[in-house]
Amino acid sequence: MDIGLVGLGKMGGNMRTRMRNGGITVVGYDRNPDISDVGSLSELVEQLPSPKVVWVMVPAGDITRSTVEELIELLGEGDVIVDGGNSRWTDDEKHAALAAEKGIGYVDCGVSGGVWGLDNGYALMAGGTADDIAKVQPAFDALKPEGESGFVHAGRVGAGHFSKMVHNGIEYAMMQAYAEGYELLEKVDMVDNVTAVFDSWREGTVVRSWLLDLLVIALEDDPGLSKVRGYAEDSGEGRWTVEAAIDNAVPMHTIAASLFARFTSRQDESPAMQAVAAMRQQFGGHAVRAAEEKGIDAAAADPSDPV
Ligand SMILES: O=C(CO)[C@H](O)[C@H](O)COP(=O)(O)O
Repeated sequence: MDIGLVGLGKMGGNMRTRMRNGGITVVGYDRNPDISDVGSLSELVEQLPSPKVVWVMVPAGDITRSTVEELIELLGEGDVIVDGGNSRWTDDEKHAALAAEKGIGYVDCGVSGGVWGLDNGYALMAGGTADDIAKVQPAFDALKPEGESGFVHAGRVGAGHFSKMVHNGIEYAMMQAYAEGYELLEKVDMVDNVTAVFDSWREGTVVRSWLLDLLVIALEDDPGLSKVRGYAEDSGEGRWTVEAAIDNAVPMHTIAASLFARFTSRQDESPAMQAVAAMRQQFGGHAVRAAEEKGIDAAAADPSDPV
């Protein structure tokens, strides 16, 4: 099989290598000429035999949207576009409809595996028609992990990214749970070696997972995590998961809380807690901490505050 791959960054670059190792002929395009096989998107399209399959692996949002729209201009009847980024599933529905006007197929594919995917393979969640999926299947087979699992044709267009979105919501909550356990173990002078406790959980326990393995690697590299600030970005999928939960009246306590924990991580000061402290002072005469006292341990708070 021949495939065009647009975007050769951390994910796309490794995916090109893994597909080539799996016998796929890959023509890669990236705006960075040092890593690109061709000079333009149109050159990439020209080099592919029909039906042409082009996999887009660029950041979700405007860059993906403009790349897909450009490809719709360049491709024709029977060709297939695959969006492998972390796009919102509602974008897939719009892109598939636009592509269909020219008889171009559209597949959305959630990809999980990060920088480890080159060696371990990528878990793939695809959405689209059976015919379009079949045209991409050799590439899916080359990318997926060895073994039975790791690939699903999840449903119609959008189902792949919807599945990946929920996967990432779960990822947020799992990370948050490990992180809160880590903080408590570190805070209480009880265990001698927190990293060793996490490491011991990697086999036999009900909480073993790859995220746990990665936390242990991070703790072994930097015990106490002194090199990392407690600041976490988000790329959108956690928000979309919570939005979808609200739209469908699905209770989503843990994922929502883990999303909000990331927002908290970006604040130097909490306006909400300033307001709580101020109201508490107003109704009960409770002492407030002066702004200069920021960072003083909560355990040092005066327990004789008025009730
Ligand atoms: O899809 C991923 C992992 O599965 C990406 O690493 C993604 O960036 C993680 O989401 P966020 O940036 O919101 O933490």
